[in-house]
This record gives sequence, structure tokens and C-alpha cells, in this order.
Amino acid sequence: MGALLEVHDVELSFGGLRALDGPSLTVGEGEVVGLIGPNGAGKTSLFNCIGGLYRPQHGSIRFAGREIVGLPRHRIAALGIGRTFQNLGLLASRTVLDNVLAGAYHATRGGWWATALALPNVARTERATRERALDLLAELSLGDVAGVPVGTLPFGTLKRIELARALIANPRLLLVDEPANGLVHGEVMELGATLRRLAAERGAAILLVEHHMGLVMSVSDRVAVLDFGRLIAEGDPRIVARDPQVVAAYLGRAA
Ligand SMILES: Nc1ncnc2c1ncn2[C@@H]1O[C@H](COP(=O)(O)OP(=O)(O)OP(=O)(O)O)[C@@H](O)[C@H]1O
Repeated sequence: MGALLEVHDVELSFGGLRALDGPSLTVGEGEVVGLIGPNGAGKTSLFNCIGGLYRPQHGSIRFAGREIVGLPRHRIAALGIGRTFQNLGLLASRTVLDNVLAGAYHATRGGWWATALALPNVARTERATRERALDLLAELSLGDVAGVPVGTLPFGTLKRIELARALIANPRLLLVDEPANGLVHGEVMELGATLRRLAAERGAAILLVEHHMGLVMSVSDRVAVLDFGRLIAEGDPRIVARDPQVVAAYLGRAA
């Protein structure tokens, strides 16, 4: 059997601009893979292709052996791909618990009709989801703020809520977009430990886009590097970090 996620030769263009120029990569069950590269390299575009926000013009993306290119976003989410966003999409006036429960929507069986008819199994499912959400909040040290409106909380806490919202659906693969952005050093270290724990204890595979090299190198089993939409290196983080092409890509863009 192949890897959990298999991206093969994906091409995505916006008009004349080729955001993805044929990268291929895999993420195994329970594996943490860092996806790095200079600004504009195509990392978020690849996330958007995997999550179904963008449809690549060429190539294939298989999840658990199934082609997912062309599937609508909610079907991809229901198959077990969760995602956090760089610009947190949290509802500021709602409580932490409500925001996390909103993430469970796709995973809740029954759908709109069952909810509208208040069938007993829906009430049961909702109770179970609520309990799972509270457990998850405790796991991410958010138990004390479950009833607090999100808008009143500090940024580092919001990042953890965003993670909880993605995890409530029990994804087999979690796409995490720049989680360390805006965090202070201690929070980044804590986040790294949390990501490793999620992979180890929940068996969740993680594809992590991140500019904070310390975090990427410490949590990733493997690292893939994009530059101008192409995969320029892939493998052990310590080896990739010394790859001359990778070093040149970063220095070249910084200049
Ligand atoms: N919706 C869009 N319309 C047009 N061009 C886009 C769109 N999304 C991304 N691009 C372009 O595609 C290229 C890749 O962008 P992308 O956001 O995927 O890079 P990135 O590696 O995530 O960058 P960053 O690290 O800055 O977030 C860039 O040149 C970007 O301007």
C-alpha cells in the first residue's frame, strides 16, 4: 500500500504564473513532514490543492489510495484531511468551545435534515462531540477558557484554538499553515511539543508549512523544499538544511 498522501506531478497556474510546477511528495501514516521554501514558492498553493480550494490543471493527489483532485472541499474534509489557516478564521464573539464545535460540523453524521428533525441520534452525537471537544481543549491546555469569547484571548491562545478546531474532526492528515507565525519563543517550543504529541498519540500525519526553521527542523521526520513551484530537495531535515540548492534558494530570495 502507498503512503497516506501521495502528491504526484501537480501543476497549478494563475494566468501566466505557474505557482506549482510539478512537485511530487508523500506523507506516511503518522508522519510529520515539513514543507518549506521562500515566500511565493507555492506552499500555500499546494495546501489549497490538497484541501480542494484549488484544482490543479495537471497531476494527481491521492489520499488513502483515493484520487481527491476534483472532489469538493467538504468531501475532502470528510475523508480525513483537516487544516489550520494562516489567518485564523475564528469567530471572535463566540466562545472557544463554540469555535471548536464549528470544526466538527463536517464530521457530524445526520446532516441538515436530521438536525432539523431533532432525531435522537443527532442529540447523542452532539453530546459526544461536545465531550470530545472538552477533552481536546483540556489536552491543548485550553480547558480554563472553554466558555470565554475568542476575541478577548491572546494570539498564542488563538493559535491553539485553531489547532483544536481542526482536530475535533479527528483528521488522519492535518495540514498546518504557519502555526508559529506571531508566537514568542516559549510558545513556539510548546507548539512543537504539541505537534509531536499529536502525531505520536493520535497517529495523525502532519504536513507543516512553516518559516520558523527551528520548529520545522525539530518536529519534522522529513522536510520537502519548494522553490518557484518546484520540489528542489526532500529528506532528512539535517541533510536538507545543508543542501546547497536549498541554501541558495533562501539566500537568493533574501537578497
Ligand atoms: N489566488 C491567486 N491568484 C494569483 N496568484 C496567486 C494566487 N495564490 C497564489 N498566487 C501566486 O502563486 C505563487 C505561489 O504563492 P503561494 O502563496 O502558494 O506561496 P507560499 O510559498 O505559500 O508563500 P508564503 O511563504 O509567502 O506564504 C506566488 O507567486 C503567488 O503570488
